[in-house]
Amino acid sequence: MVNENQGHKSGFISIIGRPNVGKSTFLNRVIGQKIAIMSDKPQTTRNKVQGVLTLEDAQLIFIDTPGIHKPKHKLGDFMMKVAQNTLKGVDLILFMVSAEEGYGKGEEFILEKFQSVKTPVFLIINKIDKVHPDKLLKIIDEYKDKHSFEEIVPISALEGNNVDRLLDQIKEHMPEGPQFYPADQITDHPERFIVSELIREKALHLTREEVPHSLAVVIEKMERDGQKDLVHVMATIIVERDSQKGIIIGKQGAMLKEVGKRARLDIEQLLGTKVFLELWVKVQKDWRNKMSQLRDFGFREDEY
Ligand SMILES: Nc1nc2c(ncn2[C@@H]2O[C@H](COP(=O)(O)OP(=O)(O)OP(=O)(O)O)[C@@H](O)[C@H]2O)c(=O)[nH]1
Repeated sequence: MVNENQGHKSGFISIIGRPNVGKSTFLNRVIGQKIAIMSDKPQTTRNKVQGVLTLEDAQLIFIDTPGIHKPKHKLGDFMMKVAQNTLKGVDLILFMVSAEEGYGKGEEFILEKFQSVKTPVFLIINKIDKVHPDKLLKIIDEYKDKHSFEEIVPISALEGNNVDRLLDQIKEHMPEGPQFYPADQITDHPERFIVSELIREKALHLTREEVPHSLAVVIEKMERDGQKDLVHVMATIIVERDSQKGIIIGKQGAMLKEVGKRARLDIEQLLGTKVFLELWVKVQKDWRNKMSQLRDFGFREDEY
């Protein structure tokens, strides 16, 4: 029998690192900003996929790993579990650190998690445009014995230095396999998920310090109105405290209006149609500690 995959490689890659080390910048550079939206698919396990890079002879599928950090509450525990399961199921882990910051507790904690999985790990030292080459050597020295890394690759995700070489190295480590996704598909986040993320992003961005990450967005409804040629989105922003509700709503609703306006513009661009966005705010005390509610909000353990 002829092996249809002969010569073609494909695999799943997880990018892990502390916040701000440049994971999104890297993904955007590799995949591009554009998000190809698929039809209204049910939200399944697939929302883990962050981006798909299709090359002539390979397909690299980047998987989202929920932030690894020390768990402080149930959501943290849950995320850790999900993250660790993700590590086991991928072909390669990219452990990204910033050349600007030294080895610290955060890195140590992540490295510990690698001990329990056999997946190969690349150490990616990002932001090399910010440091002198001498410092880079010191960083490599500091890390090289902490784990048996398959490769240590310095890059600048922002300026693109060495990114192509890294992609080649990733490709080399991929097993032979089929093209899982059509070539023009760069992400398979279902629409609803991206829409909720866009609203969450605007709300977090506009309220910054005042409303920490204790905020979830649930899409209650997303329907196309054929007659008016628009999509009606109804979403609820869930916060933990009354005070946070007040902040999100703002004086005479000004904040909520601004969140809605910004999110609507992005959603319109995403869907390529006019959008009527209806936003509600609800307080659900201590939601992060309530697993049953976590499930309602779309964090489904069995999907990972
Ligand atoms: N100078 C420089 N800055 C970079 C580089 N990569 C990322 N940055 C900057 O670092 C900041 C954080 O980058 P992100 O890509 O958002 O980092 P992240 O790891 O995705 O962060 P989280 O989403 O919080 O986990 C941004 O201001 C980027 O512009 C780089 O190679 N060089």
